[in-house]
Amino acid sequence: MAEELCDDLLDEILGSVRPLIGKGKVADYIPALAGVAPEHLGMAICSSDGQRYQAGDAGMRFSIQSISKVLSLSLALTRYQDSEIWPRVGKEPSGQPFNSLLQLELEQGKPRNPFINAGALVVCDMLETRLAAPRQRMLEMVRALSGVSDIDYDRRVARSEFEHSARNAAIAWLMKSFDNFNNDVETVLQTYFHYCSLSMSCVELARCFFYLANHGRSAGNETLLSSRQTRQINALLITSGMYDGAGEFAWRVGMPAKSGVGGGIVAIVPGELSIAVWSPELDSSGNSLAGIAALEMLSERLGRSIF
Ligand SMILES: NC(=O)CC[C@H](N)C(=O)O
Repeated sequence: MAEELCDDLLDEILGSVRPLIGKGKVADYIPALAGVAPEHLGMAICSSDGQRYQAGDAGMRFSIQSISKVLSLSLALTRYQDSEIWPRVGKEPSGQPFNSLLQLELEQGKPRNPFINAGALVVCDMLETRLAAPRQRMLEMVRALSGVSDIDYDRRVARSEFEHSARNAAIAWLMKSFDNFNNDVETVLQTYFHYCSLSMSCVELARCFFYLANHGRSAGNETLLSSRQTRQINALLITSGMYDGAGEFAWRVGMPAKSGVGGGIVAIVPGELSIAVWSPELDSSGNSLAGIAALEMLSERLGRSIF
């Protein structure tokens, strides 16, 4: 029997997964992320009946990292036709680590999907072409979706990533060699790292991503995407949002979701809930270990796997 959603349920779930802290590893390949305390744990939910739920460190901001790849794709979908986007980036799961170069060489510089680094870099390249100020535009979009006007980039995190950008730069240059990258590599990398450095709390993320649970309409009732585009993003999230852990995640949780190496995960119950969870320690695929466990419990207790 499915249970009712309430703050106490979220508290209980966080209590149950807390013992997992210590079993994962905080991302340290970006030095500015390595210093984050591993014991943070928070969760927030927006529901289509207007209710809000939260528990633990739900109000504390952290680096959203690859969760931003969903926002950049959404922004691109407002500026480009499908026929311009999908010849340059695929819709298939990669089965590879998020920053792998291997497949890209074998597949002539066309990334498997927009949620691995290569795919997000192509999307950022597209935004650079068509937006006058891509960094400012993203901030405006995120602030409007979340209803919070002081959301900002963490410039220390962005700088730290830029100083350790060898692999992402290699990915961008490889795509340039295949004519799938039009703008200056350094400029696009800076935009990409800024997007990754967005600093947001679970409460802000759940509200920001409500459009994916609400047929493309934001919590403030603005239309960002069509219901068709929203359905398509959720489909891509099921197959590719959790990198090479997507199959296991669909099995355990059964929700479209996107993770970031800051330890955040956004998960969607289409038509109903947008959920954000944060615990900084990651599993071997780069997904939040306790975050997945919390979503698994939530999905089971509410009976909300989409399968
Ligand atoms: N999975 C992630 O969150 C990776 C994002 C990170 N900024 C990178 O480019 O490596």
